[in-house]
Amino acid sequence: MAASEPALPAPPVLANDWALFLDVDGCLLEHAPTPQQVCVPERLGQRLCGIAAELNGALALVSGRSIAALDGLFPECAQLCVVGLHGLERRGAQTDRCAPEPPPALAAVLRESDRLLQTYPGACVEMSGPCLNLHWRAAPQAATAMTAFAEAALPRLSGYGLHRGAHGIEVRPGGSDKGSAIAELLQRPPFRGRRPVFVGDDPADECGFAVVNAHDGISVLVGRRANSAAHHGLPGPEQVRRWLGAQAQAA
Ligand SMILES: O=P(O)(O)OC[C@H]1O[C@H](O[C@H]2O[C@H](CO)[C@@H](O)[C@H](O)[C@H]2O)[C@H](O)[C@@H](O)[C@@H]1O
Repeated sequence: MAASEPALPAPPVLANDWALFLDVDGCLLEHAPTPQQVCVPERLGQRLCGIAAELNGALALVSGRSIAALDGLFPECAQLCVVGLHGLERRGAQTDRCAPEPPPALAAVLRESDRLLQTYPGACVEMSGPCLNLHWRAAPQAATAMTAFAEAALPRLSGYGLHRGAHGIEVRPGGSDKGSAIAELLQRPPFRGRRPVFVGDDPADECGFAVVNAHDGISVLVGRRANSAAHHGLPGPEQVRRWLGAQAQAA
């Protein structure tokens, strides 16, 4: 987070004509050292279901995680529309989409990544369908080796791209992102004809901001970043949950 960036204005209060798209990690939930260690506040899932009902179903989680992982975090939300793996998979809005099968070479890359885990305790490798995420949030000293490993693996994975983050690198198939996933949902009931609102925190969310801005929607950056396309901002997940009415106001 670039704390020196000026704070963006807070988003307006929730309205019933919105189509609400919510990122998960770093937006609804505080980041944790590893993907498995995130905490889901009590009643958050329930509140998301309540908002979805108020919006006639027009609420979707839009995440880099798999739908299976999201269902594990939000078991109450099995009826909600969910976009997983940056748009490679989707449940809801009348048609489901399944992620492509992982190519055989990915299994070999996963096996080879084991040596990184031996060398860098705390580093973590997450395989989600056809996507491989190398995380070093809990082992910053692994950043260079994990980046080099992903770069070396890429030529073996046809149609794949690298997505670099501050605490990890992801190797995943091309062809979809959060922006295209949101644009597609906006063509379908129950989202069609509503004002799109997208809340997200990381650089992979910028394409979602661009799509909602192009539809006269509301883009909300969580945290601060230079050159974000978002027009509104909230400081962190706690404030996002408060804005959603999923957390009591601080005294
Ligand atoms: O699109 P999102 O919902 O923001 O998901 C993006 C990635 O989130 C998870 O990784 C991130 O959060 C972890 C828990 O806080 C953190 O340990 C890691 O450093 C972050 O990159 C998830 O594990 C990934 O699969 C998602 O792509």
